[in-house]
Amino acid sequence: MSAVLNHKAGWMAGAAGIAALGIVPFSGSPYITSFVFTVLIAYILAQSWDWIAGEMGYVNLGHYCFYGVGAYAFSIALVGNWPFAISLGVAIVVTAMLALLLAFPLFRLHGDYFAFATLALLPLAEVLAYNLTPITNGADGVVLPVAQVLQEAYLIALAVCVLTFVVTLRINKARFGYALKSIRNDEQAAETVGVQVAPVKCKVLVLSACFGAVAGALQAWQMSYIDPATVFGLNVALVPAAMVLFGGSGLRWGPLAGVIVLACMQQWLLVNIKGFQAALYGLAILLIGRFMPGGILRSNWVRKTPFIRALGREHHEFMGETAGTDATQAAGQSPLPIERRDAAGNMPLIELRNVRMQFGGNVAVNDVSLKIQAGEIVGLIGPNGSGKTTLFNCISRVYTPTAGKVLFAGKDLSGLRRDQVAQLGIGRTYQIPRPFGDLTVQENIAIPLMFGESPLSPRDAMREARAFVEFADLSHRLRERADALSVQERKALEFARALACKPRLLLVDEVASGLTPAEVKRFVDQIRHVRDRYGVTVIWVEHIFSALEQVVDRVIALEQGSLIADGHLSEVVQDERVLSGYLGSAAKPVKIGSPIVVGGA
Ligand SMILES: Nc1ncnc2c1ncn2[C@@H]1O[C@H](COP(=O)(O)OP(=O)(O)OP(=O)(O)O)[C@@H](O)[C@H]1O
Repeated sequence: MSAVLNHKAGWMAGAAGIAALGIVPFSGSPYITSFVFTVLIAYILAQSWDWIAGEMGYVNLGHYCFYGVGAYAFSIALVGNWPFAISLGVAIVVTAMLALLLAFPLFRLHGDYFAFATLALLPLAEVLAYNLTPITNGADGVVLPVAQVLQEAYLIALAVCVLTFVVTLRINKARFGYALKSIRNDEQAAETVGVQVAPVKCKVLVLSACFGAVAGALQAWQMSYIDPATVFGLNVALVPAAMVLFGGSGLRWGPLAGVIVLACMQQWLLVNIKGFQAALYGLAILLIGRFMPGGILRSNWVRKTPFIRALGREHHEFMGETAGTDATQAAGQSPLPIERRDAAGNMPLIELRNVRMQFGGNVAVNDVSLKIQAGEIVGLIGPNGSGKTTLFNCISRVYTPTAGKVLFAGKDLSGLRRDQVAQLGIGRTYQIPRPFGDLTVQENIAIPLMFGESPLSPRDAMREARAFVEFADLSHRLRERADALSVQERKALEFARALACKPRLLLVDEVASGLTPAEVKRFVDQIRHVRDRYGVTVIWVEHIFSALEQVVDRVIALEQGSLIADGHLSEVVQDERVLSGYLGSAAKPVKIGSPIVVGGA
């Protein structure tokens, strides 16, 4: 009830704020109007920048390039006597096309390399603007027909700001937003649960560029003049980033708070402190970075202050609120919504033909051939570094094998992407769990359901996720961030997330290591249950033979990348090559049945 009231009060406060801003241009003060106009433009820029940084985790230092291209395209069209709306449309289309073109080379890069490459866009665009004189008028810039458009530009900027905020809210709840968040947390894990990352990255860059272009066009319209240095200068490159980081990146209100506080501070310093205003402005940013590293909205005093504390709420806190009813409804052992798919004829579910994976001179997997029938549980053993995880990576297309073929239900996986392999029905866990740390347990499991073979809406995915959460015995942690879980809980979560891919083949990588015997037993029972009840085929990499012994139909042993044994566990552990691989040449036969851990972790 109180959440509903808060929600209503929030919308009413928002509507009142927009109405108040709407009357500013009629206040008779061009100074205030142009100041607020600058803030509105800065918000559009900062928030659209944060769709890439805060939501997807990529720092784009070239956002101003889209602002500048938008400003130029709009101005050139307007000078060519095209109407305002068409000129704005031209600016959006030209910038969107540029962003699409840039997405391909830029998104081949990650982390710092991506940031530096985007920073290079600005000097590049500046040089082009100076030298493509017949189009851009070079250093003289473009002079627009003189007109008093402050009021109109202001009202349009206000409308675009509202749209920007609405898009931000939509992104937060949409599948697209979940794709962005999964990429931010772990791009590879996102792909292996079915998220096709390339189009998502392109879309968000184009979306962000279009809003940047509108901001540039409106600013150019209002100023009646642009030149290369003002729209592409390196000195502006960090402005959106500074504003967002100042307020709180990834928070709904973070960019707006950063823009307002920094713009007001800058204006105050400009009026009151002559000479040192730039230095003091820089110092303030430095101090905020030092003492409030997540931005002012994440600071303790904001989180403790009534009325404004809601502004600093993180995404998972909003999700916690909406998950409330779901959590209380989850009771009893509901069956997992996985359709049982039994074997078709005698064809193996997974077949490897001479699969080889080489890293330079290091042959991690050496011409491995094997067949696994549907419904089998197969243990994969071998000493540390023998190539077990690499073999999993070859099957799930994390690596493209150097040679050989992987066939899944008769289909050659060569050329498929990781997300396509996940959608075909291959789920996996990682040796060191890789949950989406800043998303809730429920969201972690909902993501594969949103991007599976039959994609669900976020709402349905969240509902369906409850059965998997319950299966993992994490109902009491439903609304908590995954990075708050213990190692054992993370393993349980990742196992459930892999199951939420509704796999026909489940690749389980050392899920039992570091667990108590009771916890190991639980995993053993779960693996047996998903095979018996849902027909899921399992390959389990494990060093704990006593765990494997309870559930596997057979084991396959690797040594230095080569397959050296394939058979019943009791036979394989007596094999001399297996023993010497694990324990050295003087090894004695291993007695299974005791809780021994052979080999590594
Ligand atoms: N991306 C990579 N680049 C270079 N070498 C790699 C890469 N991935 C794996 N290797 C090498 O391949 C070999 C096999 O490693 P892998 O992780 O598959 O072994 P493992 O059997 O899973 O070991 P563990 O039991 O310790 O997990 C090792 O020598 C490892 O260093």
